[in-house]
Amino acid sequence: MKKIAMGCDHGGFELKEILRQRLQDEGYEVQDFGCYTPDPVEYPEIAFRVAGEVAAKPEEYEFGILCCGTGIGVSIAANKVKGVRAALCADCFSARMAKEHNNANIITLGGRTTGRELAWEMVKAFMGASFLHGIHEPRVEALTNA
Ligand SMILES: O=C(CO)[C@H](O)[C@H](O)[C@H](O)COP(=O)(O)O
Repeated sequence: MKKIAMGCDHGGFELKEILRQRLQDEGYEVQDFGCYTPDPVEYPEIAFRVAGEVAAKPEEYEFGILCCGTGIGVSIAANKVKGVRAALCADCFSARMAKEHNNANIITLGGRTTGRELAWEMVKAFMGASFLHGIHEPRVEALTNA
């Protein structure tokens, strides 16, 4: 598997650290774009960085994970980057659909809204799913070309 790009602000720091550790414990290679301490940082900066890397280097990154307090701020920021389909998820079904139907390349999560076990289950659901192509292909293409 290619690398997983991760990033967060202070609101998502603890969750990002937990997920990063678990992914690494399971043998995944993670590129951590910060933040690296719980000190306040500006989430657009980090979200743009991760989104830019994921969009520009699909041969290097399998997907990205962004965390902030709610997952909303990083999602809004990441989706401004062409080629990024960032999905804010709060349940495992949505996490699976984000990949199967939307071919999302970034999952965003809320460190202040989502328990760590649910977050981990969502990441696993996202990673375990594949884009279904077919009827979803032109829809995703339309998003990319917008
Ligand atoms: O962008 C957000 C809300 O949509 C994130 O949750 C941020 O983490 C949050 O706004 C940070 O808030 P803080 O008051 O600076 O801790």
